[in-house]
Amino acid sequence: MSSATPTVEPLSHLQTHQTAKKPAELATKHNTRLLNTDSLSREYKSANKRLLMFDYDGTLTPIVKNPADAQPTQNLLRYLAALCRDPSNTVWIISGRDQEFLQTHLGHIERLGLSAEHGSFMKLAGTHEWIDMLQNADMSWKSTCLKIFENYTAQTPGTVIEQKKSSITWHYRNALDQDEAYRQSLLCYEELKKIGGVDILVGKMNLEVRSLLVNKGEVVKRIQTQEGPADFILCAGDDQTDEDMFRALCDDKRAFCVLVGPPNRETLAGWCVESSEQVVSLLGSMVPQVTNGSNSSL
Ligand SMILES: O=P(O)(O)OC[C@H]1O[C@H](O[C@H]2O[C@H](CO)[C@@H](O)[C@H](O)[C@H]2O)[C@H](O)[C@@H](O)[C@@H]1O
Repeated sequence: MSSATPTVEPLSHLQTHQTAKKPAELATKHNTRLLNTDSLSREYKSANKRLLMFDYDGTLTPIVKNPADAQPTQNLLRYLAALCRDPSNTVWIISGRDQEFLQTHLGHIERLGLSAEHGSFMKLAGTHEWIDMLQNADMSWKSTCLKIFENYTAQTPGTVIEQKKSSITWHYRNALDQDEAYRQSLLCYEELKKIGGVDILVGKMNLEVRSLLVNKGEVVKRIQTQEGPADFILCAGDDQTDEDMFRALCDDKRAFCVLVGPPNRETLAGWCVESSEQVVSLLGSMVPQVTNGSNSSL
């Protein structure tokens, strides 16, 4: 990230939006190649300007029952900090999480760019202020959405609502009756559709509603505009919302788009790894090691 004054504009003036597609519409491949770390390593080493973008939940940390428990490991923090110290790298976390969570757990890492709530808030690499990308945007849908989620929470024991500033998530991972919770989620989805003017995301045992003005693909495009061309791009994610990032990069031959998931999952990513642990070790392998007084990476 350049140290010049950031030029990112809020989004509320936008007339057109790109809507995240449902999984069925994303299908291009059913047998995604396992990530070739040798090839990635070669490209990484030979690049002079690199852009690294990571989703958080399910990509840098495993999916766990309680969202508050999905905290970064010490290794992950160390690797991210080291990657950010390399002036050839620009590193971003692009997440559905809110600012508070990202700031608390990752905000201390120098030069790490953070995007919260699918691009509703951004903290540019090398800066300390968060930018509200949706200032002045219409948020009147939130109260209707909240009422719908409250009804489903009351009817479905064990489910909870996570309220964020510009998105709301209904979690049913810990529902007492899982089958019933799934059935309720289908009904809830149909009711949410009636709100109009919002994106409804089917996440990992959650339903999430957010403004149509934001998605992670637009975040990727903004970062690329801000940073200029990179000669190595790595983008990793595990969820439906991450497909928007892959879509934004799918014509770029320099980009390694990596799904954290099985090879038979429908995705726009060209590569896959099985687990978030593998992503973290990949980051570890990219960090320069001090060996016999000399630095080597990968
Ligand atoms: O864009 P992400 O960084 O992947 O965030 C997506 C949502 O992740 C969180 O929920 C998911 O992860 C939890 C922790 O593993 C899990 O308990 C939950 O069932 C998952 O749906 C987070 O709570 C949401 O706010 C994010 O939007």
